[in-house]
Amino acid sequence: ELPANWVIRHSRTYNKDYYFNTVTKESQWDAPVANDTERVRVSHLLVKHAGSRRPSSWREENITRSKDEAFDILKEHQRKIEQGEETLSALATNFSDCSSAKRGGDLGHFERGQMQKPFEDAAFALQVGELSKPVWTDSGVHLILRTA
Ligand SMILES: N=C(N)NCCC[C@H](NC(=O)[C@@H]1CCC/C1=C/[C@H](COP(=O)(O)O)NC=O)C(N)=O
Repeated sequence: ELPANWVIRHSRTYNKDYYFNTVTKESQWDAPVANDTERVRVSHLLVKHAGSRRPSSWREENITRSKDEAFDILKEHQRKIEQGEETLSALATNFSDCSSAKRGGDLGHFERGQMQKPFEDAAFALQVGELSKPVWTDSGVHLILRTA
């Protein structure tokens, strides 16, 4: 189906249909892409490092690990999840440096404009059930699982 506010119009000049957005008044020959999801729900596992915007968490008052160490830790979590040895939720509960660890990493639903851009772009590019590759934000390095 067409995304919101889009309608099909017929061009008599060219004798063919085109797409018209009744809000923006833009028109185009190609069908507008309907997969631009409005909001997503994700769980994530965050590993912070000394350069994180807030190098502290419920796990560790003063986080001093390097970016490389954080990346190695996250890659090991990623390996376990991808091999089915662990779930993201279980690992986030025990190891995520985000307060969402208390909820198995669940961040709830969010629209674009709420999370740091690299995180938002990665989350909106995932299919439901898909695990991201490591994603860097000012918070640290994340694994993201889209849940809805
Ligand atoms: N809307 C919801 N559920 N909460 C507000 C989220 C605000 C948002 N947060 C982030 O972008 C970081 C990266 C992705 C998740 C996230 C979680 C951060 C990571 O930890 P911190 O660097 O803050 O210590 N902890 C909470 O905010 C932001 N625009 O700063």
